[in-house]
Amino acid sequence: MTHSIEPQDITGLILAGGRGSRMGGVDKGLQNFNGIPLALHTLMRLGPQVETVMVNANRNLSAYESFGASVWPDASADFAGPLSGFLVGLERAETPYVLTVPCDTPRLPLDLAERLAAAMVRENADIAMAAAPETDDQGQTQIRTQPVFCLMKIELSESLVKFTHAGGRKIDAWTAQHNTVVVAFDAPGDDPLAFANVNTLNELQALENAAP
Ligand SMILES: Nc1nc2c(ncn2[C@@H]2O[C@H](COP(=O)(O)OP(=O)(O)OP(=O)(O)O)[C@@H](O)[C@H]2O)c(=O)[nH]1
Ligand SMILES: [Mg+2]
Repeated sequence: MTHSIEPQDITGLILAGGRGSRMGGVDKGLQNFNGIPLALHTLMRLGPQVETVMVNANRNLSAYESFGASVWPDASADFAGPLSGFLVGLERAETPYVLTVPCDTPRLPLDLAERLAAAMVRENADIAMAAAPETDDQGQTQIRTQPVFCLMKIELSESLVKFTHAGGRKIDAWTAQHNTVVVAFDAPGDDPLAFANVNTLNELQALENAAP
């Protein structure tokens, strides 16, 4: 049976639940990028690609609510990593698919959902994960997976509960248990900074000043 996954089948989930420790412990999603909070940038880019957007945050919930999204904190207060956010999304979503993105990648692709969804259908996969070229300190460029950019079926929530309850924290270790397709965003015309994320204030300023 051929089918497709349309925007209305997908809940976008912005992951903003981290500690922001490399930025001095600030709430990273609320830091301004070109005058607009990072998470709002993310919302503006992700929103048109999906039916609805939720935010996973653990601080300043009303600030995130003011962006017009529903906001959910982690179930436990121990900052167990991004998979805690995945779980919130899989449990709260009312669509068959959830697409996670982090709050700190303001140039994320405008065709992220479309390309992940197409690959998921084509490969009959349960999870579609992005990958993108990354240049290391030696100037070597390699395609690396971007595990926080993940489209998945909500039926996986039970599996994720089991994995995290057993102490699992690594996204790749969990996705490896399922039929996962990796989608490279390295076509001609793809923004080489689409997956550039900001962990420090220096990185934030550098990306603000990067060519569009
Ligand atoms: N829900 C939730 N999300 C998290 C947690 N830790 C990290 N994240 C999210 O996962 C994504 C990637 O994390 P990082 O880039 O390391 O962000 P961070 O953890 O806030 O920053 P550092 O403290 O500097 O590592 C970000 O979107 C974070 O908001 C957590 O404990 N719970
Ligand atoms: Mg972190």
